[in-house]
Amino acid sequence: MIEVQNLTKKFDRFTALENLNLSFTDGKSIALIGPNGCGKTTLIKCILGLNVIETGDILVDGKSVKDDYLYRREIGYMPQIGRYPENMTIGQTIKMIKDTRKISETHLDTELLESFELEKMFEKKMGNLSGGTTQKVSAVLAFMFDPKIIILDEPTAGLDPLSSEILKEKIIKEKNKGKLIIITSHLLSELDDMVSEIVFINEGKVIVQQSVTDLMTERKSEKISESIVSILKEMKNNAQ
Ligand SMILES: Nc1ncnc2c1ncn2[C@@H]1O[C@H](COP(=O)(O)OP(=O)(O)OP(=O)(O)O)[C@@H](O)[C@H]1O
Repeated sequence: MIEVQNLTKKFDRFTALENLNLSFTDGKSIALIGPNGCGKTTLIKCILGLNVIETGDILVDGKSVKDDYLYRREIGYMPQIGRYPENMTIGQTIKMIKDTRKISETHLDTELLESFELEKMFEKKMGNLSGGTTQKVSAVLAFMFDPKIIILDEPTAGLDPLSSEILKEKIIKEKNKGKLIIITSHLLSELDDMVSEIVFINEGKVIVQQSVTDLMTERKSEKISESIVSILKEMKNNAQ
């Protein structure tokens, strides 16, 4: 479980997140939605301890992210753009991360590795990979250590349709096992099958946190994209 409490994140005088209060429970799949620059990645980085928190707090399974870094072992993270040592091969990169995590082979989740058929490409250097293949390596690593929480930043951006489908099915499978999944995406149409809750952020503020079922009922729509358009129209009308 993740609880975001009165979180404000500033970069110098710019306020990227303003007084966020959110609660993400296990077994839920949450979509973080909002325009470019609204603060989605900033929030994810605060959860991961990659951004320093000065105001407010984030609790992961009851423990503040400010206390120590051990909680990160429970989180699998797929970044928007994965950065890896360019001269290492895919095989060496995966082995290096496996070695640092010290988890026995029998406890590793290699399902995505097999579905993406990455083993065939183990000798390729990370620096020479296509964007989509780098994304596949990031996805494999996010799920490999069977974490309780999985955070995916634009997971299907750059993936071909078949690979996107493989990843979506994996996300649904892990959610159904009771894991907490957080996804950011601009591709609203692909979220319908995957997410149970949405958090809509605009200019660093939470505009809506709602279950997909409630959202659909309230907005009288059958798709997340239609509901979001309705929220945006409402925001525009209120601003006029
Ligand atoms: N390290 C930083 N220093 C200064 N400003 C930053 C930093 N990181 C993020 N920002 C700013 O904070 C705001 C939120 O950025 P963030 O990357 O969280 O947006 P986002 O919602 O993930 O956008 P996108 O949909 O484009 O990925 C932006 O205005 C960005 O320029």
